[in-house]
Amino acid sequence: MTVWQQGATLELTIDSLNHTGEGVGRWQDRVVFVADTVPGDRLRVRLTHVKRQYAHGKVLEVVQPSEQRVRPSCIVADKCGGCQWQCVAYGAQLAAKEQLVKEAIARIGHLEPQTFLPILAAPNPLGYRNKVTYPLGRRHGAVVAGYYQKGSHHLVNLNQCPVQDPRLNPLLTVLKQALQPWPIYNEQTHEPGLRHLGLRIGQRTGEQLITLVLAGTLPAGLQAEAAGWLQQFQGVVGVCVNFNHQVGNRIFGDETQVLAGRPYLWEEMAGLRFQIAATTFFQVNTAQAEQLVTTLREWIAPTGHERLLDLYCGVGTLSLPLAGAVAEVIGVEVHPASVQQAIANSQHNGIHNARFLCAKAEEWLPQFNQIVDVLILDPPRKGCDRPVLDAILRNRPPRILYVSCHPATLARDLAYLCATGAYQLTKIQPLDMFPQTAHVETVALLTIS
Ligand SMILES: C[S@@+](CC[C@H](N)C(=O)[O-])C[C@H]1O[C@@H](n2cnc3c(N)ncnc32)[C@H](O)[C@@H]1O
Repeated sequence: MTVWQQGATLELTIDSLNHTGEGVGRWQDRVVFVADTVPGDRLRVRLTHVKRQYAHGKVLEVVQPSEQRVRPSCIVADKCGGCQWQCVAYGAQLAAKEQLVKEAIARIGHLEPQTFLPILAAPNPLGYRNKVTYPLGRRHGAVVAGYYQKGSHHLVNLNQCPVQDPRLNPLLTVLKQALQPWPIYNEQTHEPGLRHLGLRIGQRTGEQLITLVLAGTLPAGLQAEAAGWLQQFQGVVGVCVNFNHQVGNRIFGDETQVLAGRPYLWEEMAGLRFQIAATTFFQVNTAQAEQLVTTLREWIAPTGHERLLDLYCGVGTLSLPLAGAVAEVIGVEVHPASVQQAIANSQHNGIHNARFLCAKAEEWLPQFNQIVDVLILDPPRKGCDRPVLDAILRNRPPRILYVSCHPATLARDLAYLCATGAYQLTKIQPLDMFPQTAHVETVALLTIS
């Protein structure tokens, strides 16, 4: 007889995938979460962490593989914490993401959209990432770079990564060699040194930017080495160093310095050129960022008279492509370098009806009492702070387009905005910005009731 306790083995079938990427199966009336599994898999599982109603398990044997199980395109897929769904067929990934958004809206938001649109698939389920930031370490004297192993701080050393733009693969291997003589940060002792390697590419221009994140002072000679990389690698337009002396998981510090070339690259998206620097936010999948802008444009259907407010605007990715079709754009963003680039981007693209302000949305919006016709919200994963939502309920812009990378906080915020009856949830559009992972982007349209 199987006992519900740690170490017990049992057989079950995976029914679905959850928001952390684990497969979800049932044993009697209890739930078991198992990583690296696929809906339809029949598995023998060992229970690892056991609670009364649920447990986590580890695969001992795939008794009968699901028809949706595929061979991962990555040789370290079972170890690397970067992707969760390399073994899941792309169609099944899309179905799972759609379901995750539906469930969050229903269970957390207690809402039912008038229209729930099918997820927009990525044209590029591999090789899509235009930006990667790898922690660095040293193992047996050699520099290692990669993502952390699932659930740990152990680096899985990578020489290539199938989800990053393939043009970044040669840079990763050669730079690991080139960094060999330089001090590498020690996470345990906090000994100073290089702690992250950032690579960015303008997917439409081919321009590449290398960023080294450093704890401590700039080692003599590193600048000359960086100048050499500019000559050595075709496509590299700049090498930067970002100083982060803080202990903890935050990747970038506040100060960035150019070591060679320029501090930004150019990318093309939705008919515009965007300047993107080492630490500024830009959607990691250029093709899908474009689909996102297309969705916003279709939903807004601008007449040329709108005042559009873009809260959490970054470098203006979502609103600048719409500026030519509306009367005015106002963008608000907390990161000074992003605001500078949003301004530079509007000037470079000949846009004269957009202005960008550096402020915290939760401090700025409650002071802003002007009429807005369309509000774009694209906050970080934690969603909008309460003062932002309260200010929206006071100002009541007739249309809100909420862009989110976290269905749970999206559902929570939509529920708050709809609770008073001020707004109704008109449309939901999931979009796959991050293939091979459990992450999903969603656009929601709220209209005034
Ligand atoms: C998900 S990104 C979206 C950026 C942009 N809309 C885009 O699509 O590229 C969220 C942005 O919000 C900014 N941010 C974070 N907290 C903020 C706050 N309290 N007030 C204003 N902006 C904030 C971040 O710096 C980041 O640029």
